[in-house]
Amino acid sequence: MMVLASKSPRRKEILDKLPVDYRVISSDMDEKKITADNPVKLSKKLAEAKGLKVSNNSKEYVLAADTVVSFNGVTLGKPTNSEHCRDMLMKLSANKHQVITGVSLCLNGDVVYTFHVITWVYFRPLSNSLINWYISTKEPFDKAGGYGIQGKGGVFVEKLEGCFYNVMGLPLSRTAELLGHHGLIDWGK
Ligand SMILES: Cc1cn([C@H]2C[C@H](O)[C@@H](COP(=O)(O)OP(=O)(O)OP(=O)(O)O)O2)c(=O)[nH]c1=O
Repeated sequence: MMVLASKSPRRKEILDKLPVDYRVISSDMDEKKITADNPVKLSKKLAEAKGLKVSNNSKEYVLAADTVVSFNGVTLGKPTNSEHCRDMLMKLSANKHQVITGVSLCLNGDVVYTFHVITWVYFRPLSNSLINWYISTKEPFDKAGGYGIQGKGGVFVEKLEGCFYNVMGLPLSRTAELLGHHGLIDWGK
């Protein structure tokens, strides 16, 4: 059996699309302790740290991921309050940004493989009333960049280039490829 090291309900929902036998153990890591000089490195370092933390106490393969939003090379994490969220959404308004998810597979306290996937997301111009309404739904607060493309935040998105599931927290096809390579997926005959 494999372990998904994540408290994110979205990652579980995405992994449930694959024929993989797994259970969930949250890594509960303090993400602020980890830094990197660019968003791609940060997403991979965080994914590895989450995976290793759980893998140190497990004999099974451990899958972990981290999603960051990068706007003009600056990392946007989860908004801490309404003002922070408003600032983020105003930056993203009428602009394009990258959503980067780092994914790491660990075994016996070592990293087996880590990769990242980038999706470009293009936002429509957002009015103040739209942003206020969105903040009032409370949807943004546990999400990188302050929005959820799979939820009401989908209203912001004009188009995207790349994997939709990557924006939601786990790039489905690349993850399937990785797990298949390590014999963790059973597609049947
Ligand atoms: C941009 C965007 C992010 N997100 C979410 C995915 C991630 O769950 C979250 C980014 O935070 P993460 O730190 O990647 O993950 P997490 O804290 O939710 O879960 P864990 O560390 O236990 O695995 O933002 C969306 O759900 N939709 C979106 O459109």
